[in-house]
Amino acid sequence: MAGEAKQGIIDGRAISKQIEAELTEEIASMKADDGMVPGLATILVGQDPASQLYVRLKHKACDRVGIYAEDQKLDASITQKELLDRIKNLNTRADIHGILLQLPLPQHLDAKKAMQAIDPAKDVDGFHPYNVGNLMIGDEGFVPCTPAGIIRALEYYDVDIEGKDVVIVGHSNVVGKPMAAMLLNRNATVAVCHVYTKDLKSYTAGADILVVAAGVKHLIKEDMVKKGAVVFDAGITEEEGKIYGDVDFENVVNKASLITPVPGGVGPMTIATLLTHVTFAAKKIE
Ligand SMILES: Nc1nc2c(c(=O)[nH]1)N[C@@H](CN(C=O)c1ccc(C(=O)N[C@@H](CCC(=O)O)C(=O)O)cc1)CN2
Repeated sequence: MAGEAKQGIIDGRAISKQIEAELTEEIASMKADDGMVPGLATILVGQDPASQLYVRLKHKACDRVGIYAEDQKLDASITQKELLDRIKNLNTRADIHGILLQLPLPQHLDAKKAMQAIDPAKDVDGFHPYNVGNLMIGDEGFVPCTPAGIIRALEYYDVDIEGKDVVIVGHSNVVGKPMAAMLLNRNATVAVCHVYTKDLKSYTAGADILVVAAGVKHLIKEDMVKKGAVVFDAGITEEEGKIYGDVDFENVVNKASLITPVPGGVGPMTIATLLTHVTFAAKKIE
């Protein structure tokens, strides 16, 4: 099935279904062989509705493949020390192989310090400086799930990366920066644009592969995309119960050779990658 693009639309749900089917088998045999059940603990601080939804989606996906998932919900008023203590406790638990701190955190909490408290061997989000450093030198262990999902989709559709002109819009630690490192590791020529970029279109219009993660509804219009480009949209904006990507899909779809929709593109791939990481973390200690 690899390499078969369905009308130029990258079906993130279909690819993640296939990944889930493979993981379900793998986890069943881990269980049968030595009773190993991969375990994920998610930490959600506060009541942000989008974060609540994403954590719910992650737990449902864990249930589908046989990963034990524990939901640690913390009050928005929690102190930094309480959060760090919670993480340190999870670091010591043998039944928990992956720890995920859902972002963003309330403003009074220091996300960087919290990430540093996670045992790098349980850092299934790939945000710990140890794992980020390894990514930068080309050793991809735990890497952030969204860019890893995008690489997986590129592989699935047999898109060559080497020598391609890639433009990334957005320079977050969650998507833009790790995406740039992963593409450089595969010998693409990479430009990273962001809110201070002077002439965005002059970059995007030359991209063979365009990855957009800016969080700005329909930022990328048809005239900003090269004919035949491969376009990944990692943006999500919710307005009146409807969700929109960063790419004006309806118009850009006619120009791109491959494109992800929102919803149903990058999001499901992010979650499937997380499941892969938790399973990998459990296998490493088997
Ligand atoms: N600890 C982390 N926090 C955050 C991450 C992350 O990778 N790790 N990424 C984003 C949000 N995110 C995962 O947490 C995420 C966002 C969206 C989806 C998804 O499947 N979206 C669906 C649509 C869902 C809807 O709104 O109805 C889709 O695109 O089809 C999954 C994960 C920030 N925080």
